[in-house]
Amino acid sequence: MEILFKNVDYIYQPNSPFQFKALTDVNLKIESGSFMAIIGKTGSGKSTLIRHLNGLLKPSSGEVKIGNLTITSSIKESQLSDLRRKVGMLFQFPEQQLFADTVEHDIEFGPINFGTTKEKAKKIARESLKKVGLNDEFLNRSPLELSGGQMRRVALAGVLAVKPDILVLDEPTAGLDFIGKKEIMKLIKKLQLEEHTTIILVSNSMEDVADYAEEVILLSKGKVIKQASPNKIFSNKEITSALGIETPQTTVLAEFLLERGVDFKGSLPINEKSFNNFLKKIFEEKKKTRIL
Ligand SMILES: Nc1ncnc2c1ncn2[C@@H]1O[C@H](COP(=O)(O)OP(=O)(O)OP(=O)(O)O)[C@@H](O)[C@H]1O
Repeated sequence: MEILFKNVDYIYQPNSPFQFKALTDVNLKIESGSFMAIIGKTGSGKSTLIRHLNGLLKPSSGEVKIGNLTITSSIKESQLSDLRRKVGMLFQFPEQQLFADTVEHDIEFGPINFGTTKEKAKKIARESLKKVGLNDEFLNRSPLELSGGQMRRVALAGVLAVKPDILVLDEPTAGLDFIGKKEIMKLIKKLQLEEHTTIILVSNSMEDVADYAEEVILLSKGKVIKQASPNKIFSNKEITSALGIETPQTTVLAEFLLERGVDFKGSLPINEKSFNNFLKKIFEEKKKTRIL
């Protein structure tokens, strides 16, 4: 399902002393099956924007189109139930929302809520758990006795159980260790590649954005500053430094080496893969000069 924002404004607490315009004239397009990252400093409007994707917030003006559904300020709640099944949301620290006595009951909650039979929900729970890399032994465990990374996976399984077309993730790796982060990100990428789920990732980890996203939306003060590939965004120093956006650590390290006289003529590496190529090239260059 394609996502379109057309001239979207969002105002919190309108006509009150606390009125605040959090989104201003947002226009964007997210292709079906793509992996989009949304970045921007704290308070730039990322959460406000993603809450429009399942109708939790409705535009104050303008419209949001998701597939065939057009969301405007006047849409009725009853028109949003189908959308809520199609758009899965994983908020920050989702493990805090695990509430059932067992992992199985937690994952089954969504499908049953959307009208699936208990028997079918049981089957879906197993499948979803498998998708997040956990085996059946976890089904009868209490979510409370799992590790942080396992809880995060169970929360993700709960979202996947309703088979969303679009998966929206708000800081899915926050608070996890290095390995845990990598595992969750790989899982999300796999969902995009194998199930063609559209992935929308809000992240403060520029490494995750550079390694996994195909396109980036850069927000500042409620406005879309740029929508482009991670390469274009992170190599645009004017934009990143003006907006206080960190560059991925691989880019910082490459810049450090270049400033110290390393000979390299290609574009700056922004992720793990391009950094490995960068290292390979500078070592090859070094070897050549030694032979001469
Ligand atoms: N309920 C509210 N009432 C008034 N203003 C709000 C409300 N919720 C958010 N805001 C304001 O809207 C702006 C955008 O907030 P939002 O949470 O979308 O930003 P964000 O980019 O997600 O920030 P963070 O990275 O800190 O999560 C902020 O200035 C915030 O203070």
